[in-house]
Amino acid sequence: MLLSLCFSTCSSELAFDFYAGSCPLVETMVKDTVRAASLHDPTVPGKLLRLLFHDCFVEGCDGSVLVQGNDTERSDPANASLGGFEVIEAAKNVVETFCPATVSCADILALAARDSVEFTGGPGIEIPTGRKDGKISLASNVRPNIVDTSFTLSQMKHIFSAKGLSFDDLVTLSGAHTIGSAHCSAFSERFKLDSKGKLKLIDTSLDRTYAAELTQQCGTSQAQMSVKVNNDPGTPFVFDNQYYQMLLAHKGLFQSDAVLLNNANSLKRVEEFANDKNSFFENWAEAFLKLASIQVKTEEDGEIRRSCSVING
Ligand code: HEM
Ligand SMILES: [Ca+2]
Ligand SMILES: [Ca+2]
Repeated sequence: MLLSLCFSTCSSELAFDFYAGSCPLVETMVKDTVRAASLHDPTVPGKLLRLLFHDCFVEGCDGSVLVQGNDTERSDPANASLGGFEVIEAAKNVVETFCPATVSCADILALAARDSVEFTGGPGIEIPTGRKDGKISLASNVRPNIVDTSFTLSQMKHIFSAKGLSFDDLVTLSGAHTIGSAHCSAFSERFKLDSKGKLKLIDTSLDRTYAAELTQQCGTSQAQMSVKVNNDPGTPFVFDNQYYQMLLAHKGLFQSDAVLLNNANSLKRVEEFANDKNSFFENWAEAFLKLASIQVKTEEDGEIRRSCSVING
């Protein structure tokens, strides 16, 4: 299914044929790189999709999350579990060979996240390009702009709305957790350690059998907190609507997933998406486009980075 949508949120700086003259094969080059990397390592698509989310929420979709160094966004502990950087760098290397100093890292990341969804079974979405790479990447910008699993629904709603995303978009984009994985530490607040060092369930909204599986997978000691479990216990490598079905069965991994059941409006959406994959995909295409267009940089405040991990000197 190919969906092409552009709503009022599409920046005037972006265009569907932005590189038509300067680098007509850029989308194929990115796609081929993401495909090869994902075939080699099936955890790549989840990593790339999350990377875009963390890029766009801090300083807009400008590749700021890709910059390496002291006190950059990437160095912040909240971004410690991000991955997929090497895939973006690999795509950039290919693109630089054929179209030097032409395509931004921000565009490469947006395209790579889009391709990741399609490769795992999600909708193919046409997205506009023309993003510029940012010249600012500060660790101190991460926490105020990124949601945490401990946030309430209204805290999440607040941050999303500051990015121009609606409450519906929050429910829809949370569907990204239909793929990928998480460290046990990411949902440890739903458990506590008993006197014997064993994990005990304290969040009773979690299905008991699922909770028991999680405690088994995560092990019993704090040292095991680096173990990873699948976000969607149903179809972890398929971009589908199972995440919503799991949510309704009280098998949403994060507390931030589970709270979507606590509000009548979000619950209605969750039920709709659980029953109707096409509806989820249509809403996803629209919400993804909005996510990938947040605060796009212009010529003056952006650049085309030569290496994605370094701001041009
Ligand atoms: C709504 C609030 C959200 C919260 C609190 C949240 C939180 C998290 C956390 C804690 C992880 C696990 C990280 C780890 O331990 O490795 C995770 C994974 C992931 N998140 Fe979210 N997330 C949210 C929304 C989103 C959105 C909007 C997207 C993308 C559109 C997204 C995409 C992903 C993906 C794909 C993974 C798997 C990453 C991997 O496999 O490496 N999340 N999220
Ligand atoms: Ca950014
Ligand atoms: Ca799935």
